[in-house]
This record gives sequence, C-alpha cells and structure tokens, in this order.
Amino acid sequence: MKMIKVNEWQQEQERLDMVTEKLRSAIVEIEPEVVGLRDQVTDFRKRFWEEVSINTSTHEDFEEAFYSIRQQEALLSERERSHQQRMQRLKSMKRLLPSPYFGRIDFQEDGISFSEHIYIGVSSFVDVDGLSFLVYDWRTPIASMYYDYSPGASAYETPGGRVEGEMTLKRQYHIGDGQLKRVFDTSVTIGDELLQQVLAQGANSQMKSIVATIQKEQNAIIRNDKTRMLIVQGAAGSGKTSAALQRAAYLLYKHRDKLKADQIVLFSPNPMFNSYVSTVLPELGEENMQQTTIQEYLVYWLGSTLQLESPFEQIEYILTSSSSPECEARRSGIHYKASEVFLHALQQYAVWLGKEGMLFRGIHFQDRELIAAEEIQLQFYSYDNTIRLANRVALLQEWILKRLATLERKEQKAHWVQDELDYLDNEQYAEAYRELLKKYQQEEEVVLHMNEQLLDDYGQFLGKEQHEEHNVDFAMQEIEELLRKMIVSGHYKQLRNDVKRFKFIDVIGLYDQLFSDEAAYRNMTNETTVPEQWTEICKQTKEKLSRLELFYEDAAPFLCLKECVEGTRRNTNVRHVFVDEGQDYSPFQFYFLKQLFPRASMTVLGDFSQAIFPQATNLSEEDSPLIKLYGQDETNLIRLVRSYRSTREIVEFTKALLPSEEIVPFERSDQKPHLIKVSGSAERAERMIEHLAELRAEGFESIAVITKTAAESREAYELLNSQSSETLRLITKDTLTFEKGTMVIPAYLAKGVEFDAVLIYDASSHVYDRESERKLFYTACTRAMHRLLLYTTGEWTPFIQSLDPNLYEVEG
Ligand SMILES: Nc1ncnc2c1ncn2[C@@H]1O[C@H](COP(=O)(O)OP(=O)(O)OP(=O)(O)O)[C@@H](O)[C@H]1O
Repeated sequence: MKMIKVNEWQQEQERLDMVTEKLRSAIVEIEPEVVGLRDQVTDFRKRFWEEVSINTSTHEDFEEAFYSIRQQEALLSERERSHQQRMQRLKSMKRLLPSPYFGRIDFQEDGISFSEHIYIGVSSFVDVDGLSFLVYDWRTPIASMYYDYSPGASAYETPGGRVEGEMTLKRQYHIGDGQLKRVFDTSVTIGDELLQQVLAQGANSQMKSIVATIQKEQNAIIRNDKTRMLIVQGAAGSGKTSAALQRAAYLLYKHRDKLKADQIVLFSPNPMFNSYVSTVLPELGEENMQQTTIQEYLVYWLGSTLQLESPFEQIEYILTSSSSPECEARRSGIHYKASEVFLHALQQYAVWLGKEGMLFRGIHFQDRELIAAEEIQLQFYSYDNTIRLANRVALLQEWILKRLATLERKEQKAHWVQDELDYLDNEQYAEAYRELLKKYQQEEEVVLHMNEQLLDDYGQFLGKEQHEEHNVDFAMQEIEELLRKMIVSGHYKQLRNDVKRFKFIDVIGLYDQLFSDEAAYRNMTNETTVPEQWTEICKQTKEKLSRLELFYEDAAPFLCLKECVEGTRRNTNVRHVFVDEGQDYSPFQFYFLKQLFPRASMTVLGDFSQAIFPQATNLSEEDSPLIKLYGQDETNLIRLVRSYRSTREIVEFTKALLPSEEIVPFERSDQKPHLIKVSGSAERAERMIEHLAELRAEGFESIAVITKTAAESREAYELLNSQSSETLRLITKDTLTFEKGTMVIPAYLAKGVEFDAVLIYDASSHVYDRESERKLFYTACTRAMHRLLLYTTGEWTPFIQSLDPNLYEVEG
C-alpha cells in the first residue's frame, strides 16, 4: 500500500472535479424534468375522467367508454413509469455527488492495446454521450475484479463469457464533499488501510454498508448465483450479515428486470435486529427487502387456535431449568423434535394415517349434528388409498361442501327459518326485493351482452335508477322463498368457510395422538426409536396441547403434519430467502421454509459456535441436514474465518473459549479484555458505573451490559440505574428498535449486533457452568468491538479458568 505522487493527486482531483461537475449539471438538467413529469402525472390523475367520454345508452357506447378508459390508463402508467425512472436516476446521482466513487482499477483486456480506467461507486454514472461510464456500479461484472484481484493477471465473468487481461493499477479513494481526502494504491488485497480506518470507527445503531471494502471471500458470497442453496459458515464478526445485505443488493441489480425487493425475504433473529439492518439497502439505493422472524411466520401459519411459546421463552426455560427429570425430558424433547429422525417419523405417520387413524370433527349446526365425524371418516377411507393423503382430503372437502349444499336447501323448510322470517323487518324485506330486482336485471339482454370485463370494472355505470323505473311485480311467495334462502345461507356461510379452512380435520388431535405410548408411536411411525424420556415428553406435550398451547419446538412439526394432511400452502412470489443466524434453526424449520417458498433460492448464514438454541443445526458438517435440503449438487458452502468486528486481543480471548475453531483476527490492536473480581453486588455496581463513565469519556457511544437471562438483566438494570446518572436502556424480547447508548441486554437478544464496549455482568462459575452454555458465553463476548470487561463476585466460569492468563488483564 502506498500513497500516490503529487501530480497524480492533482490529476485525480481534476477528474473528481470533472465528474462532480457533470453530475451537478445532469442533476440540474433532470430535476425540472422530474418535477414536470410529477406534475403531469398529478394533473393527469385529476383530469382522468374528463378525458374519457362516458355514454352508457347502448352497448356500443359502453364499449367505447371502456376502451377510452383503458387508453387513458395506459397513458397514465407510461407517464408514471418515466417519472419513476427519472426519479431513480436523480436519486442515484444525488447519492453519488458527495463521493462519486471509492475505487479504481486500470485494466487492459488481452488483445487490446490500451488500458481502461474503471472508477467504481455505489451506482453507475454515464456521460452525456450515453456510452462512457464515468462511474461503474460496484455490482457490474467488470467491477468484480476490484474485489477479487490484486494488480496482475485478472479476469471477470460476463454473460458472454470470461474476459481476461492485466490489471495495472488498483486504487482506493476516501472522498468527502467532492474533495479527495486520501488516495491509496494497493498491491495486495483491497483496503487494509481503508479497512483499518473503517473498523476503528465506533459502533452504530444501524449496520453500515461495506461496499468500499468488501473482501474477496465476501465477494464470493455476494456474487454466488449458481446454486439453489448457499451456506455460509463464518466466525463471529466475519461479515456474514454484511455480506448477506450486499448480496441482496447485488441480486436486485443483476436481476433488476425480474426481481423486486418484496420477492426477497430476510429471516432475522429478532425484531430489534430487523431495525439494525434496515438501512443498508436503502443506503445502496435499493428498496428494502421483506424482513421478518421465523416466529412471526409460525404464528401466522398456525392461526389463532394455538398459543405459541416464543423462542426466547424456550431459551429462558433452558437457561434457568434445573436438572430434574422433568427438565431433562423437556430438553431431550427439544432435541428430538428438531431432529431429522422426527421429521422422518412424521412422514411415516402421514403414511399410516392414509390407512387408519385419521381424526375428524363432525359438522354441527345449532345443536344438531349435520354430518357425523364417523360418517366423514368412512367417506375418507372409501377413497382409493393410492391417492395422496392431501388429495383425498381435498376430495373429502368437496364431498362435505356438496352435502352441505343439499342440507342447506332442505334447511330452508325448517321451523326456525319460518320463525326468523316472522321477525324480519321492512328493511330486510326491501333488501330481498332489491336482490330479486338485481337478479332480474342480470337477466336483461343488455347485461347479458355486456363483456364480462366491462361488468367487473365499470358495473357502477349501470345506474340503478335506470332500472328501478321498471315496474317489476314480484309475488310475495317469491320474495319469501328468497328470504328463507338468505337466512339459511347466512347461517351456513360460517360452516362452509370452516370446511374450506379444513376445520373438519382434528389436526390438534392428530398431533396429540402421535404422543401416545412407545408401542403405539412405533407402530404409527414405522418403528422409530424414541428417546429415553419418551413417557415424560408425551405427558408434557399433551398437557400443553390440552391448554391449546404449543411449545416452540412443536411449531414446525405441527405445521408440517398439518400440511401433510391439508396440502402445502406456498408462497410462490418469493424468489430468495435469506436466513441469518441459521445455526439456531432446526432441520424441521428449514424443511418448513423450503416447502413454504418452493420457487426461492436460499442463503443461510450462521456460526455453529454461536448455536445458543438447543435445536441448533450444524450448517457445514458433511451430513448436515441443511446440505441435504437441496442436495450436494445444488449447494455451495463458503467458510469465512477472518473476523473484522473485534480487536485482535478480543478475538484471541474469545477464540480460546472454543475448543478448536479457526478464526483469524484482523490486525487492529487495543487493550486486552479486563477481568474484574468484586466482593459483592454493591462493589460490582460501583465498579461498573465507574467503568461506564470511563468508557463514555473515551468516546465510546454504544455500550452493552450483557447478562445471561432476562431476570439477570432486570436485576442489573435496577442495580445500575438506581446508582448511576447515566441513561440506561433495558432491552427485552419486545424491544423493537436498536439505538446507540448504554443498554442492559440478555445475551440471546444481543445476537447479530455489536457494541463498542461490552461488560459481562456476571461471569461467575455459578452463572456459566454448564458446557451447553459455552456458546452463549462466547456469543456474548464476541459482541465487543473495542473493549471487553468481565465481572465476577466469586470463582470465574470454568471457560475463563482454563484460559491462558496472557490473554487478559486482571483488575484487583
Ligand atoms: N469487508 C468489510 N469492510 C468493512 N467492515 C466490515 C467488512 N466485513 C465486516 N465488517 C464489519 O465487521 C463487523 C461484523 O460484521 P457482521 O455483523 O456482518 O458479521 P457477522 O459474521 O454477521 O457476525 P456475527 O455472526 O458475530 O453476528 C461489522 O461492523 C461490519 O461492518
């Protein structure tokens, strides 16, 4: 890495001035056009109806009106489109103006005698000739060399094939307000210098775009577009989330003709994380993708019948539960229900249900049973059993609806209908009259001739009065018949809707039935072996279900069973699914996502060392269920080992907490983690408040006191808040936004985010003692960018006791 010569600096500043000037004049030119087009569109909308002639006297007049409206619509949408396009251009030029580019490569293609200067920025900017790229978008194929190569032989892929040549220069710029601040020529990877500067900055309440300093291995993730599944196993702070967001921006650019932002979904670990990453895409000039959590999805698909435990309630249970047989059983149940063995068992269960054991609910109306559950069951098993379960259910649904239609007709003669009829008021009679009138009108010739589309779109032009002039005289009997029909139909509507929503299937009963004794379970699932604590697992699951509640670990299996029976519900609009913190999803949940988004590719990013939920999936193991999801050939696995978030001292400390993990720190140095032993909670509060003040004075703006559980967070918050003048924020599972400042937060909610300094509230052996909590402790410590402080009142957790003392400083 070297600084450039003075005359080169001058040339660069001149070029920058030239580009800035061109941007300015392009903005000046296009701005009035955009305003003009916007006004035209508004005006057009206002005058829309003035321009069309509506005459509805004859069928021909109707048709003419219809086509005149269509024409106006086409004109309007054309104007809207050009307004949108110019608006986008204007926005992208305005975004470029303060810093039009951040990089340059000089590239001489093989067989060509000159080298091209390629300046790279967040979007492209083309000169007035429409041909010369003054700035290339970082996502263009040619710009990929900036991230992938050092000067020397280099190449890039284009849709037309591979282009090879020689990179003669690679330069980085730091530009602010149109002025060159720093310029570096680089010979190795990009930007150690620039990256140093970026990483030395403080944490932010929003994640930053890393477009200027994307590393080669991250670029591979961003541009990987070959397989259906991309798995990224990356160490803490290796830029997985950053790369994922850049990848979304890349996909939106590459497939801009067919991919829209709402066709990409990001599954985040919690709602607060959603707020943390929500600005990256807009910063890059793209609309935000859909952001959600798996919990939101599960709740949505489960509907309102069952109350679902949240993943945070589950983890709190795990962290605070004892070693009693009941707790052991729940833990074992969580593991089992997340496993592929259970998925397979469920599939076998569905096969068994094809032969026997389906549970139905009878159809009831008022206090009568219209169709008995047994009758439904009989009908179901009368279908050919080679037909798929869900298809047989569809046939059954049709059968029930037909039966209901017959019953509905008969019902019209029932006494209760006559009773209701007697109590109807004039308005209801009048409505029946209007209904009959409508029916009559529909039979009229003019309406019959009317094109269906016309009827849908412009039915309102029919003008009621016109027809009300007809003096139609309906017989009272006819009106009453209609009223009976209306009364019964009103009551049956709910029944029909329930049938359409498969309420005649007792899915809760079907799931409950699975948790019978071992012999029955083995019989239903084709000899699946069960965990040791099966009886207790069954008891707990059934008890929960009886209260119409569902453990978090049961949600995905329950939905899979529901889908086996009712047929799969799909979202075919979504083309790409991102799953961040993927290690915390069970194989079952991945299976569920695959089913739900059949047309989507998937990018799963995670770190098995941060697997804090018991249902974790090892993303990169050879026989990982994730690799099996789409198969080896459709799966690409990339590993990231370089960690960018924390200083070398923090990475070395945290890395040693794991048995064996390849993590390479980025060369950025600061203090070693500090271990502070205190005599009790009073001293702990005193020291922590002192440290918080010192950290603030040093300029750190984002500081977290990390605890193990929500209860410990509350305790810490109350203790510190009562004695400190600092404003503290208590983060709970319901917190929606991420803000700078000092906060108290349980480790499992701090997933994915980072802080300038982290204070581990209690790193004692009685808090982090189980081996299963090692990863949680590691996750908490790896949130720190610049400083890490740990406190204890007694013995240190065994994870620290076994560390080399050179890795930390001890404060008395
Ligand atoms: N190429 C890069 N240039 C600049 N900063 C980077 C780069 N890669 C990562 N970073 C920074 O490193 C930090 C960690 O990145 P990120 O949160 O994406 O990592 P992660 O792998 O998702 O972490 P974790 O698994 O621990 O949550 C962020 O501050 C990010 O801006």
